[in-house]
This record gives sequence, structure tokens and C-alpha cells, in this order.
Amino acid sequence: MKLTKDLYKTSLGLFTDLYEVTMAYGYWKTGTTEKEAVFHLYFRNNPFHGGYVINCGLEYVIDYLENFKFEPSDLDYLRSLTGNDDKPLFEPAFLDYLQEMKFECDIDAIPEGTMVFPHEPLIRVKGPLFQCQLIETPLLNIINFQSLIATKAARLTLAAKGDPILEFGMRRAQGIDGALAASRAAYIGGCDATSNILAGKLFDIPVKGTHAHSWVMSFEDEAESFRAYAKAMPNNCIFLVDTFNTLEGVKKAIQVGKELEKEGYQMAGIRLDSGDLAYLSIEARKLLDAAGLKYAKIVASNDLDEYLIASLKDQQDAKIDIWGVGTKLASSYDQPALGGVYKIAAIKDNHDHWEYKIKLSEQKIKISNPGVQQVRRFYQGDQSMADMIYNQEEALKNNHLIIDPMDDTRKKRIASNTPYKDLLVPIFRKGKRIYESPKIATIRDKTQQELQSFHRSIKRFANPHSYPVGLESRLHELKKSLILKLREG
Ligand SMILES: Nc1ncnc2c1ncn2[C@@H]1O[C@H](COP(=O)(O)OP(=O)(O)OP(=O)(O)O)[C@@H](O)[C@H]1O
Ligand SMILES: O=P(O)(O)OC[C@H]1O[C@H](OP(=O)(O)OP(=O)(O)O)[C@H](O)[C@@H]1O
Ligand SMILES: O=C(O)c1cccnc1
Repeated sequence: MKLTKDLYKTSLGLFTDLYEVTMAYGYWKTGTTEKEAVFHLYFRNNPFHGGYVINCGLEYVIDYLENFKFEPSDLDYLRSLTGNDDKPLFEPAFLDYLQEMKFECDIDAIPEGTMVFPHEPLIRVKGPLFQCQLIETPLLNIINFQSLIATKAARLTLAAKGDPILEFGMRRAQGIDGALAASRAAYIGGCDATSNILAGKLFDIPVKGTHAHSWVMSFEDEAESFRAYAKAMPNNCIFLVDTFNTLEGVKKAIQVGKELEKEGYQMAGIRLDSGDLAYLSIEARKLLDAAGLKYAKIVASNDLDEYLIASLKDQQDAKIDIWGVGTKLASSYDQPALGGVYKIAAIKDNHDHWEYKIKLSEQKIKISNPGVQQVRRFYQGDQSMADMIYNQEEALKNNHLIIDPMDDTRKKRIASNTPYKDLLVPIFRKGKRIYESPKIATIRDKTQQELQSFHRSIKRFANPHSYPVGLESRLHELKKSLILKLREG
């Protein structure tokens, strides 16, 4: 069976919505397939009532695009599709065109692990109109999910204040690919390891685990079950102590821990999976310490999320060292989707000039931004200060004025000598990959550095401060003039 990364390395040409292919067909019929266009992938609202998103999924996108083609069997399938008159949906010559297609787009994207905000293009796609169109859905599928999970994981790590978090979500995740992608994104967001060993192998993520209640229940006696586990793997013992009575279970784990010491081993710890985790961790710690097992760690699990972890950390004397988090993380329990969208922002006219495009809406947040966009992040010392979305095709003024796309009375001036970084970097040029994804551990480190470089008010869970992101004044004017023109028209 081919899975995720391997699967993406073969053809996923049909992994898109039908309407992308019918539009591509329409472009072909009207002779506009090769017209140059620019699309941006962005989201409009932060998830979890939070103040940011951790950008994640680019390596999957790269894999997908490097292998973007239609195999003969894909074309056979398209050939079999019919319209409401039972005649073929697509002319054979179009299918030949798809077969010959070579990916030729320029892709610029914000690297994984970067903190990003509403309205900012995470990916910019420039190239033949029909190719830009065909890749819309897979790009959204990949980025929306992985960014959501990486953000959730980052929130967990902030709540845990540096304690390790183990991702245990596979059993509750959305299918095979959902679980694999969630493990990858959770690691990038800051988790320390996953229980999903295929994710460990595919993505080079540390794997860790304890044992289940079934292990204990398969023995007559709890102490005997711990002893048997210790005998099988003396170097990997975290005993799950709550099958019958937690504190009695701790005492039995201690007994076996002492026996392990005599064999020259140390038990790694115990896991609490029910009851009052604060109270039980305090009592368990006392018992472990009194027995001289100060080194034994206490792992807690049971429907944990960032709010419960923060609450347990606030219960000052709770003695939990490691957090096991499954369902609420891998399924993104409290927000099932990031609403990322992919919108056309410019198209070349017959004179090789950009014609800028926007989508109107009664809802201001849904009016798209025009231009060939780039994001510039400004810094004050090591702290991020504001982000400016600008049109790369226009010369910038020296003193930047950025304007909130949601409220044009909110403006911020940025001095000309302010240090900055442009966030979108070149990934593909004319369909050739020119970017090497960092190792996953490097991406994970980047997430932590990014979290450090933003003020804590942006990261708090309750009513976070909104980080300033604005349209550069000329882009703002361009958008305004396009809105007026369309409304008047
Ligand atoms: N001290 C605490 N403060 C806040 N929440 C806690 C605390 N201890 C446990 N919880 C959380 O309360 C929720 C319910 O815990 P509860 O004691 O009902 O577990 P449980 O239902 O007994 O466990 P199980 O049914 O798996 O045996 C869980 O999400 C758990 O993580
Ligand atoms: O609670 P989560 O954050 O999802 O973490 C994973 C859970 O999976 C296991 O439970 P199991 O499947 O045995 O069921 P349980 O919920 O009854 O403990 C484990 O004991 C954790 O409780
Ligand atoms: O290793 C564990 O303790 C584990 C793994 C998956 C789910 N719950 C717990």
C-alpha cells in the first residue's frame, strides 16, 4: 500500500475538485489556458479564537507539485465522465493536452513553522491560468489541515511551558492520511514525539509510548503485569497505574521499579489516565520520592487540551512532567477546519500588463486582495512589530504606511530604516523546484523561535491582541479603486 509521502510522489492529478477540471476545460476551449495568472492562498480568521497560525504543510505541497501530472488511467477515468446528455464531458483533444501538460508555475511560499496571520498569502502561484486553477483544492487541503494542527500543537506547548508533549492522536484522527499528517504537523507545532510509528518512519519524528489498560487486564494481578512488562523491556517502562485504583497502582509500579534498580535499570515513570490528575500526581510524586524513585517521571493523559493543561499547570502543586495528548489535538476537536481560501489576484492582458482582480462581497472580510503579493515583516530588536502585504509589481515608498484591510481608519506608519524580512521565498521557478525543505526538527525549532519573537499578548488564549497586518498604502488604494470601479460598473 502506498501512503501519504509515497502516494504524493506518484500522480495525484485527479486529487482535485471536478470543477477545477471543468474550468480548466473551459479555459482550453476559450483559448486562455496559457494566460498568465496569479493566485494566493490565505486564510481570513485565526482558529481557536487565537491570535495566530503556525504555517505548515509546504513540504507536502512540494511533493505533490513535483509529481503533478495525469497518468493514462487518470485520463481514462476523465474520458469516462459524461454530462447530462450522456455525452462525454471532455473532448479527447483536451485529454491529450492534459497528458502533455508539464507543470510550469512559479511558486513562492512562506516556510513552514512561520507564524502567519489573516489575509497574508501563504502561497503565491504564478503561471498558466489552467495550471494555477487545477492545483487549488489540493493546496488548500494540505495547508488548511496541517496549519490547523500545528497551531493547536503550538498552543499546547505554550500551555505546557516547556514540558514535553506526546501526541497520541492516531486512533481518533480522521483516517490514515489525517493521522499521518496530524502527527507531522503536531511535531512541527512543538510536540516532542508521536505514538504513530509510521509517521515516525516517514517523517523522522521521535516515537514514544507507554502501555494500555489491556496489558494490565490480561494478567491476574496488576503487579505481575508491571513485572512482566519490565522483564520484556526493562529500558522502556512507563507503567499505566489507573486500571483499578491509581495510588495502589503507583505502589505496585514502585515495587517493580525497585526490582528493576536491582537489575541495573531505572523505570522511566508512570502514567495517570483518569481521576483528578492534580491530586493523583501530587500523591504519586510523594510515594515515588519516598521510595527513592525521584527520577521516575509522571505522564498524564485523558482528554487533555491546552485549557486543561494550563489549568493543571496553574494548580501549582500538580506534579505532571509529561503530557499525552490525543483526540483534542489530532482531530482539532474544537475547530475542525481552517478556512483557507485560494483567490485569483491578477491576470496578464494581451499587452503583457497585469490586470488586477478582486472578488466583491457584502462581507468586508470576504473581499479579496489584488496584486502580486509579498509579505514584509518588520522587527523591533528581536520582536516582530507588524506585517505589510504589498504588491511586488509596484515600487515601494520609503516610509511605509500600512492600512488594516478590515478597517481603513486603522493605520500604522513604519519608519524607512526599520529592519525587515520578506516572508515569501521562491520554491518553484517555471515548474522546477529550487527550494530544499529543512529537516523536520529544524522546522520544529523555527516554530519555537517564531513563538518567542511575538509579544505574549498575541499568544494568550483569552481575547488575544491582534497583531498588526496591513495593506501597503498603494495596494490599499489599488483595492479601493477596484472596488469602486466594480460597484459603479
Ligand atoms: N485537577 C484537574 N483539573 C482540571 N481538570 C482535570 C483535573 N483532573 C482531571 N481533569 C480532567 O477532567 C476530565 C474528566 O476527568 P475524570 O476524572 O472524569 O476522568 P474519568 O472520566 O474518571 O476518566 P475515565 O473515564 O477515562 O476513567 C478529563 O478531561 C481530565 O483530563
Ligand atoms: O485522551 P486522549 O487525549 O485522546 O489521549 C489518548 C487516549 O487514548 C487512550 O485511551 P483509550 O483509547 O484506551 O480510551 P479512554 O479514552 O477510555 O482512555 C489513552 O489511554 C488516552 O487516554
Ligand atoms: O503510548 C501510549 O501511552 C498511548 C498511545 C496511544 C494512545 N494513548 C496512549
